[in-house]
Amino acid sequence: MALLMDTRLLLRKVKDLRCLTPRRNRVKEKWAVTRTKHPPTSLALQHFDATHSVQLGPLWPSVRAALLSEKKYGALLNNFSYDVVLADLEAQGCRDFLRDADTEVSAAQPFLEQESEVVGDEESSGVSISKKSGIDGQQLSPLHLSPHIKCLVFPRGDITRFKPARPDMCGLLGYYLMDAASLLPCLALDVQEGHNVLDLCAAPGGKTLALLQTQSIGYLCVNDASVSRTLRLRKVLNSYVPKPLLADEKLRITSFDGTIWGDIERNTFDRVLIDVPCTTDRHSLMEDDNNIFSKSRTGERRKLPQLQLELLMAGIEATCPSGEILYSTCTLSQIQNQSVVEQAIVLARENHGIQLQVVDLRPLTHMFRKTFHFAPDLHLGEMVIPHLAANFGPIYMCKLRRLT
Ligand SMILES: C[S@@+](CC[C@H](N)C(=O)[O-])C[C@H]1O[C@@H](n2cnc3c(N)ncnc32)[C@H](O)[C@@H]1O
Repeated sequence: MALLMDTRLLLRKVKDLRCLTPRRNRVKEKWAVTRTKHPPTSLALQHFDATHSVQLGPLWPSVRAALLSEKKYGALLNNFSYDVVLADLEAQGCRDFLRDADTEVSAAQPFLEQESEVVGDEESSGVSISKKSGIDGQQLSPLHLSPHIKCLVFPRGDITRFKPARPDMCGLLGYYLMDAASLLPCLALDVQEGHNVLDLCAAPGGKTLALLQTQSIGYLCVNDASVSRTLRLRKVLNSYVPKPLLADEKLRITSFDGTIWGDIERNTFDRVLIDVPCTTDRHSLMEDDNNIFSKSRTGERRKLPQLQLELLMAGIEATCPSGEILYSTCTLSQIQNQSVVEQAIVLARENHGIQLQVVDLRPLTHMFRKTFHFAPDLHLGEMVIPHLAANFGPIYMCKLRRLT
């Protein structure tokens, strides 16, 4: 009985309290209404339905279904860890998709015989950009994959989740979970022994870690404009890489605005990775927090293609002649992908006298066609599109070589 009285008293107190704070509650209710009406995730879906459906045509409904479903991860093995996790993961049914790659040269051969393609408006810009390097009389060299990079995935259609990695006796984690398609830009960058490499937009560090796994980099510059995200990147590196490999003579971590990199260091790097900020399509459809489609970030979203172009231009300037640049995003948007690269090629020539050649990535897509779904007939670059049986991506990538 006493308990009943106590409960009644408590309820009355709560009621009184509500009366004392009507304004706050009204605000909360109003908020709740706005939130359910236009959450950023539904604004993103509306936007993608309008734009991606035009770009992808009949492919869009299946890509859309995959984007709205749980994404698939890959486990990037950490060569620096003492724990031997490969056998354990294989016993769970995973396989290293790099070792499973189709390396038959004969199947890739037809790509060498393609006709030249022109990208961009020749009339207005006087620019002729051939998409495929083989077309310019250049032989397509076979891809050399670093034997040190291993990334395990569950088979097609298997949506088993990985367990979180555990620290070894030195505190280093055995694997890093990432979208397996994110590894492709790192493989396409084709880092060779002793190369000087710049990762211009690096946080939280998945691709940096993959680049370090190759164990061939001479010197690595890692940059991200966001100080808080750079801190996350440092944490990732400390959790996976032994301290001596993070020493100043091997690695530099900075938090500069990448758009000004061309003013800081020109004609310097053998390889530059420019993994730009974008509409992060999958995240934008799944998470209302920190969503680029929220009303307060409309201006930032509209400026993305300009920022991407400036970052790519800075990366091109930072690359040495004959060096290579890899531009990547995790959006399906043509405006943030092919259009940015097209404009950069024109600007590099007209404003800086830099001639660029687009490198053919079809040997790479051919190699990994059993693991990923690639967009067909892209006029510039290659793109992994999400698929319910292989729910990786989206990842767009385009590789450029500096001729001058
Ligand atoms: C797609 S994320 C990079 C992901 C990273 N490469 C990885 O694999 O983990 C894009 C990054 O660009 C950074 N960024 C945004 N504007 C930048 C700028 N002006 N200069 C350099 N980095 C920038 C963001 O902070 C964000 O971390």
